[in-house]
Amino acid sequence: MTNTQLTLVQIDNYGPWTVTPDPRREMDLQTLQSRLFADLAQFVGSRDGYAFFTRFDNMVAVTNGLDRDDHELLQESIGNRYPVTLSLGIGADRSPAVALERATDRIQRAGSAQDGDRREVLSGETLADADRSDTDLQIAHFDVNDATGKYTDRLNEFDTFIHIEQGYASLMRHLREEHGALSFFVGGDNIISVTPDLTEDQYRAAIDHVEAEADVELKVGVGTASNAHEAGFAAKHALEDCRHRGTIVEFADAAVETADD
Ligand SMILES: Nc1nc2c(ncn2[C@@H]2O[C@H](COP(=O)(O)OP(=O)(O)OP(=O)(O)O)[C@@H](O)[C@H]2O)c(=O)[nH]1
Repeated sequence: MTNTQLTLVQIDNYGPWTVTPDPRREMDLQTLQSRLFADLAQFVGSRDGYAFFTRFDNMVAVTNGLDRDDHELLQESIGNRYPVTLSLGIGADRSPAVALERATDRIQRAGSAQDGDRREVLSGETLADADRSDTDLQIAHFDVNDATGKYTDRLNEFDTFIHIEQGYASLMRHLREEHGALSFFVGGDNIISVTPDLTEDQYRAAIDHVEAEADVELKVGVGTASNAHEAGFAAKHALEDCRHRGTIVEFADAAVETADD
């Protein structure tokens, strides 16, 4: 059974900080946010998790494999090196959306994102050691078919961006509403979804929905493993299978999941 552990990462009191004592230079804020995301991605990635930038002031990480000590170390390391601190809420569930609800609830109960007294909250339950090795999570890696030929080499960057973002918006809503899956744009024409155990037909229906609603054609590789890196890596191999076979949905088989890792 799949079981996803998610961590909501929220910068403490960031809104007020960005305008204290006066509004700060925008490119300095962008630099801070992207460096913070880079550090989060490296920290979580080195422990085989995945991190997504979402809105930068709030980020979401798949943290199967990270325990409470890992989370504490992340807070300490960021607190030592940045002018801001992080609060972390952790939740686990079969449904990624429910896991994130739980993680979010822990932080919201501790106070507002703009509460000057709420700092470095660490709350929630990580998967027990036994569950960690026994349970899997599913990652679906989506990609726009021939984005280079259809968009990048033909349209200006802004019009390309509109097409890609419309496809993303359509997919993220469909998977969230129909299945409680969470989808994140990760650059280029790629979207990574953290999903419950979905069937091939459910992925096909999602792809059909996006084509009908946003006129964007997708394909997807799906992987399942005990951590995000292995599941995502297997999903990338499955996406390569789509390319070679001309298919739009491929599941990684167990052999692929471990052979190349
Ligand atoms: N985050 C991420 N981005 C990728 C990955 N692979 C490709 N990209 C991005 O996607 C863009 C387009 O590359 P492709 O998806 O390979 O090209 P395409 O033209 O869509 O061709 P097909 O996918 O083969 O239909 C690249 O410029 C990258 O920005 C990946 O594994 N992860």
